[in-house]
Amino acid sequence: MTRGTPGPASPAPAGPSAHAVVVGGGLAGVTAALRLADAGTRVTLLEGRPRLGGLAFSFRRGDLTVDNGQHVYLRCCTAYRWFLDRVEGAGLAPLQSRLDVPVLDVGRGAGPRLGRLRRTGLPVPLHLAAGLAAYPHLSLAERASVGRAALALKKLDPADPALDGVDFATWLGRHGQSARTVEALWDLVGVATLNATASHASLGLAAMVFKTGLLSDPGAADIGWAHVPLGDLHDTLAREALDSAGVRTELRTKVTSLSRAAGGGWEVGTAGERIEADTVVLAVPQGETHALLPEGAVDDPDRLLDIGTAPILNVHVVYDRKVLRRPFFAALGTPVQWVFDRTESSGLKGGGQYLAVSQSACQDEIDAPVAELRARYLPELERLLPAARGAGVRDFFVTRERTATFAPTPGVGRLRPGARTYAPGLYLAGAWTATGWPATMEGAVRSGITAAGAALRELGRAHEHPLQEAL
Ligand SMILES: Cc1cc2nc3c(=O)[nH]c(=O)nc-3n(C[C@H](O)[C@H](O)[C@H](O)COP(=O)(O)OP(=O)(O)OC[C@H]3O[C@@H](n4cnc5c(N)ncnc54)[C@H](O)[C@@H]3O)c2cc1C
Repeated sequence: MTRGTPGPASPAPAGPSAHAVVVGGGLAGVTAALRLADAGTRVTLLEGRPRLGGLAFSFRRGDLTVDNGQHVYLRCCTAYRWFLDRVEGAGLAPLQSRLDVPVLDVGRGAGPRLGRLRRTGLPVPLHLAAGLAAYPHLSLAERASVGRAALALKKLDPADPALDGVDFATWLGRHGQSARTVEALWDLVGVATLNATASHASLGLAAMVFKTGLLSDPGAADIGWAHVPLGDLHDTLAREALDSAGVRTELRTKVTSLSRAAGGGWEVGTAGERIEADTVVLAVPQGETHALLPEGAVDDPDRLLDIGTAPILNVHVVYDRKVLRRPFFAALGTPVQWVFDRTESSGLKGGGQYLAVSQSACQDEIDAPVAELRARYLPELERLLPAARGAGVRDFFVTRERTATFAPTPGVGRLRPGARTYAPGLYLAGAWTATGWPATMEGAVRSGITAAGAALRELGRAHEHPLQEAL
């Protein structure tokens, strides 16, 4: 039975010494902890793993520092950019000055053909017109049809619940998009941002991505990425920011229970201690949230288990020489999706080059043996990069994230809960909650800001929303 949207549940229980416990040290949890602490709350952050950063982290492999998967963000990701500023990491993850995506097509005979998705400084939607007109991977008629579909997309309201039930491919088909335009443009961008092809993506989420990224502001889709290991930002710098904000951070501390305390408030159970809290933010994935939620906290908690997940695979290749001049490119006519140069950020020494091949929505190959992936991807990289043909491969390895994101399937919108619960003082955060965004760093940070904001309101603490558009 639905009881409507949970609202502020009870009067603020706590005075100046209000204690908040945040469970989960991914981007959502770190954000919630920082926001709560910045507003004067005493905060404890509990993370089950030995590091912060959740799904966006780094690890050591010999002399290399490796990211579990290539991450990028866009200029329109105002919450993630706030996070980078807050942890003093913005300079380490710069944005392109102008959107410029090299797209190599090897599917049409004679050698790789380079196209670019670029913008100009003109106002929306003219900023993309010149780039689209010069995009060689679509015919003139296809380019014109893309322009018409983009204008139709601009009129959609991504928050309209009716859009959530429709798949993006059906909408694209209705708006004259051929299989080729879907492959060479809509899916090229959509698979990387939604982690699903158009036929498996909710129109609401697709409209959110394309409208915000391509049609809100000329610079909205300029791409940014970490020029250092992700762990430097999401673990090391995040930890420094938490420490200086006075947050008590406990790693290797898995929360096993959550219950009402006898005198009101909450009791958070770990293997070693029971922690009393006035406010709890659960910033863990949907399955873990379901396991910890007290009865009656949300409508039909089993719905959380209906939110599916989608995998991302990264294939890492260390060549004995430089084979790619650009920082990254996207590919067509090959199983390869996006390729990034990770040489400098990984600390690779000795003159070689380290490329990460990022494969989203990779349900078909997430469990493939390394030898099979090697036999598939090395020849494909040689097709795309002539310089790779004579190069030696010093290292080849694979990182697999089976539950990288929630699956953005049609209908997922009605399954995603908001930050508030019916239980006083208990809030939910995580990229999978109802942020309006697909599972991204932006969605995770937004959810943390929203959950902390709701908690602070209930605690009666003044705070300012950090995002410009909310002011
Ligand atoms: C390979 C890959 C590539 C990606 N690429 C991009 C990209 O290019 N751009 C982008 O914006 N996004 C990308 N994403 C998505 C992005 O990383 C996530 O959406 C975001 O990091 C999720 O953050 P979160 O805090 O919501 O959840 P999580 O990162 O899942 O954090 C939850 C945390 O809770 C902890 N936890 C769980 N249970 C407990 C418990 N009981 N007690 C204590 N702690 C617990 C977990 O250990 C974890 O640290 C990618 C993800 C992957 C995996």
